[in-house]
Amino acid sequence: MRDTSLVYPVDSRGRVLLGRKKRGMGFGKWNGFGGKIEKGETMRQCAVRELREECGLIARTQDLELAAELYFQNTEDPEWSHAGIVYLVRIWSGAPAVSDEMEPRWFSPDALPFDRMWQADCQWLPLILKGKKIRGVIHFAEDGDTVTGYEFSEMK
Ligand SMILES: Nc1nc2c([nH]c(=O)n2[C@H]2C[C@H](O)[C@@H](COP(=O)(O)OP(=O)(O)OP(=O)(O)O)O2)c(=O)[nH]1
Repeated sequence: MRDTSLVYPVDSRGRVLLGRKKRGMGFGKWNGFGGKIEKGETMRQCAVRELREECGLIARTQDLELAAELYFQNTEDPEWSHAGIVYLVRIWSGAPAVSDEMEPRWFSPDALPFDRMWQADCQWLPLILKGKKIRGVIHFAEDGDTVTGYEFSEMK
Protein backbone atom coordinates (compact mmCIF):
# COMPACT_ATOMS: atom_id res chain seq x y z
CA MET A 1 0.00 0.00 0.00
CA ARG A 2 1.13 3.58 -0.50
CA ASP A 3 2.42 5.39 2.58
CA THR A 4 -0.08 7.43 4.56
CA SER A 5 -0.31 10.63 6.56
CA LEU A 6 -2.16 11.07 9.85
CA VAL A 7 -2.95 14.47 11.41
CA TYR A 8 -4.24 15.16 14.92
CA PRO A 9 -5.47 18.76 15.44
CA VAL A 10 -4.96 19.95 19.04
CA ASP A 11 -6.84 23.04 20.26
CA SER A 12 -5.75 25.70 22.79
CA ARG A 13 -7.35 23.67 25.63
CA GLY A 14 -5.36 20.58 24.67
CA ARG A 15 -8.33 18.73 23.20
CA VAL A 16 -7.73 16.44 20.21
CA LEU A 17 -9.95 16.27 17.14
CA LEU A 18 -10.68 12.73 16.00
CA GLY A 19 -12.93 11.55 13.21
CA ARG A 20 -15.07 8.44 13.10
CA LYS A 21 -14.38 6.72 9.79
CA LYS A 22 -17.56 6.32 7.80
CA ARG A 23 -16.17 4.03 5.09
CA GLY A 24 -13.15 2.05 3.86
CA MET A 25 -10.19 0.90 5.87
CA GLY A 26 -10.70 1.36 9.62
CA PHE A 27 -14.49 1.72 9.22
CA GLY A 28 -16.16 2.75 12.51
CA LYS A 29 -12.87 3.57 14.23
CA TRP A 30 -11.95 6.99 15.67
CA ASN A 31 -8.74 8.19 14.10
CA GLY A 32 -6.69 11.19 13.10
CA PHE A 33 -7.23 12.56 9.59
CA GLY A 34 -5.15 11.13 6.80
CA GLY A 35 -4.74 8.82 3.89
CA LYS A 36 -2.56 7.65 1.08
CA ILE A 37 0.00 9.85 -0.58
CA GLU A 38 -0.67 10.76 -4.20
CA LYS A 39 1.81 11.01 -7.03
CA GLY A 40 3.82 14.24 -7.00
CA GLU A 41 2.92 15.14 -3.42
CA THR A 42 5.17 15.50 -0.39
CA MET A 43 3.93 13.81 2.80
CA ARG A 44 3.15 17.23 4.31
CA GLN A 45 1.09 18.18 1.23
CA CYS A 46 -0.73 14.86 1.53
CA ALA A 47 -1.42 15.56 5.22
CA VAL A 48 -2.81 19.04 4.51
CA ARG A 49 -4.99 17.76 1.65
CA GLU A 50 -6.42 14.83 3.62
CA LEU A 51 -7.10 17.03 6.67
CA ARG A 52 -9.08 19.43 4.50
CA GLU A 53 -10.95 16.68 2.61
CA GLU A 54 -11.87 14.73 5.73
CA CYS A 55 -12.83 17.47 8.21
CA GLY A 56 -12.63 20.85 6.48
CA LEU A 57 -9.72 22.29 8.48
CA ILE A 58 -7.20 24.23 6.42
CA ALA A 59 -3.63 23.99 7.65
CA ARG A 60 -0.28 25.07 6.23
CA THR A 61 2.46 22.51 5.64
CA GLN A 62 4.88 24.48 7.84
CA ASP A 63 2.47 24.33 10.80
CA LEU A 64 2.47 20.52 10.89
CA GLU A 65 4.58 19.20 13.77
CA LEU A 66 6.15 15.84 13.03
CA ALA A 67 5.23 13.58 15.96
CA ALA A 68 5.79 10.00 14.83
CA GLU A 69 7.10 7.88 12.02
CA LEU A 70 5.26 4.58 12.21
CA TYR A 71 5.39 1.53 10.03
CA PHE A 72 2.26 -0.62 9.91
CA GLN A 73 3.67 -3.99 9.01
CA ASN A 74 1.86 -7.12 7.92
CA THR A 75 4.25 -10.04 7.39
CA GLU A 76 1.49 -12.21 5.93
CA ASP A 77 0.64 -9.54 3.37
CA PRO A 78 3.64 -7.33 2.48
CA GLU A 79 1.50 -5.46 -0.07
CA TRP A 80 -0.58 -4.15 2.83
CA SER A 81 2.38 -2.81 4.80
CA HIS A 82 2.70 0.99 4.81
CA ALA A 83 4.18 3.88 6.73
CA GLY A 84 2.05 6.27 8.77
CA ILE A 85 3.67 9.69 9.18
CA VAL A 86 1.97 11.39 12.10
CA TYR A 87 1.68 15.14 12.67
CA LEU A 88 0.09 17.35 15.30
CA VAL A 89 -1.30 20.71 14.21
CA ARG A 90 -2.31 23.62 16.47
CA ILE A 91 -2.89 26.33 13.87
CA TRP A 92 -5.54 26.15 11.14
CA SER A 93 -8.44 28.04 9.63
CA GLY A 94 -12.00 26.86 9.24
CA ALA A 95 -14.08 24.74 11.60
CA PRO A 96 -14.50 20.96 11.82
CA ALA A 97 -17.20 19.69 9.49
CA VAL A 98 -18.64 16.26 8.73
CA SER A 99 -17.42 14.84 5.42
CA ASP A 100 -18.26 11.74 3.37
CA GLU A 101 -15.41 9.98 5.13
CA MET A 102 -15.28 11.26 8.70
CA GLU A 103 -17.46 12.51 11.50
CA PRO A 104 -15.27 14.78 13.66
CA ARG A 105 -15.47 15.26 17.44
CA TRP A 106 -13.24 16.85 20.09
CA PHE A 107 -11.87 14.61 22.85
CA SER A 108 -10.02 15.35 26.06
CA PRO A 109 -6.61 13.62 25.97
CA ASP A 110 -7.64 11.84 29.23
CA ALA A 111 -10.74 10.36 27.63
CA LEU A 112 -9.73 9.03 24.23
CA PRO A 113 -12.03 6.25 22.93
CA PHE A 114 -9.32 3.57 22.75
CA ASP A 115 -11.85 0.71 22.67
CA ARG A 116 -13.05 2.10 19.31
CA MET A 117 -9.62 2.98 17.87
CA TRP A 118 -6.85 1.02 16.13
CA GLN A 119 -5.51 -1.42 18.72
CA ALA A 120 -2.00 -0.06 19.18
CA ASP A 121 -2.99 3.63 19.26
CA CYS A 122 -3.24 3.51 23.08
CA GLN A 123 0.51 2.76 23.09
CA TRP A 124 1.74 5.75 21.11
CA LEU A 125 -0.96 8.45 20.86
CA PRO A 126 -0.70 9.48 24.56
CA LEU A 127 3.10 9.77 24.15
CA ILE A 128 2.94 12.15 21.20
CA LEU A 129 0.23 14.22 22.89
CA LYS A 130 2.69 14.69 25.77
CA GLY A 131 5.25 16.03 23.32
CA LYS A 132 7.37 12.94 22.67
CA LYS A 133 8.53 12.20 19.12
CA ILE A 134 8.54 8.53 18.34
CA ARG A 135 9.48 6.05 15.70
CA GLY A 136 7.92 2.62 15.73
CA VAL A 137 6.78 -0.53 14.01
CA ILE A 138 3.36 -2.07 14.62
CA HIS A 139 2.91 -5.66 13.53
CA PHE A 140 -0.49 -6.69 12.24
CA ALA A 141 -2.01 -10.15 11.75
CA GLU A 142 -3.25 -11.22 8.33
CA ASP A 143 -6.64 -9.55 8.95
CA GLY A 144 -4.92 -6.12 8.91
CA ASP A 145 -6.59 -5.29 12.20
CA THR A 146 -5.31 -7.49 15.04
CA VAL A 147 -2.03 -6.22 16.50
CA THR A 148 0.51 -8.96 17.23
CA GLY A 149 3.33 -6.75 18.53
CA TYR A 150 5.01 -3.37 18.43
CA GLU A 151 8.32 -1.61 19.09
CA PHE A 152 8.76 2.09 19.72
CA SER A 153 11.76 4.30 20.30
CA GLU A 154 12.10 8.00 20.93
CA MET A 155 13.14 10.10 17.93
CA LYS A 156 15.83 12.68 18.59
N1 LIG B 1 -4.20 5.56 14.01
C1 LIG B 1 -3.91 4.54 13.21
N2 LIG B 1 -4.11 4.67 11.88
C2 LIG B 1 -3.83 3.60 11.12
C3 LIG B 1 -3.34 2.38 11.63
N3 LIG B 1 -3.16 1.53 10.56
C4 LIG B 1 -3.51 2.22 9.45
O1 LIG B 1 -3.47 1.81 8.30
N4 LIG B 1 -3.93 3.48 9.79
C5 LIG B 1 -4.39 4.60 8.96
C6 LIG B 1 -3.46 5.09 7.89
C7 LIG B 1 -4.42 5.88 7.02
O2 LIG B 1 -4.54 7.23 7.48
C8 LIG B 1 -5.75 5.18 7.20
C9 LIG B 1 -6.11 4.30 6.04
O3 LIG B 1 -5.93 4.97 4.85
P1 LIG B 1 -7.13 5.58 4.00
O4 LIG B 1 -7.98 6.44 4.86
O5 LIG B 1 -6.49 6.17 2.80
O6 LIG B 1 -7.90 4.24 3.62
P2 LIG B 1 -9.15 4.08 2.69
O7 LIG B 1 -9.27 2.61 2.44
O8 LIG B 1 -10.34 4.76 3.26
O9 LIG B 1 -8.61 4.79 1.37
P3 LIG B 1 -9.20 5.89 0.39
O10 LIG B 1 -10.50 5.34 -0.12
O11 LIG B 1 -9.37 7.19 1.16
O12 LIG B 1 -8.09 5.99 -0.63
O13 LIG B 1 -5.60 4.32 8.34
C10 LIG B 1 -3.14 2.26 13.01
O14 LIG B 1 -2.70 1.25 13.56
N5 LIG B 1 -3.44 3.38 13.76
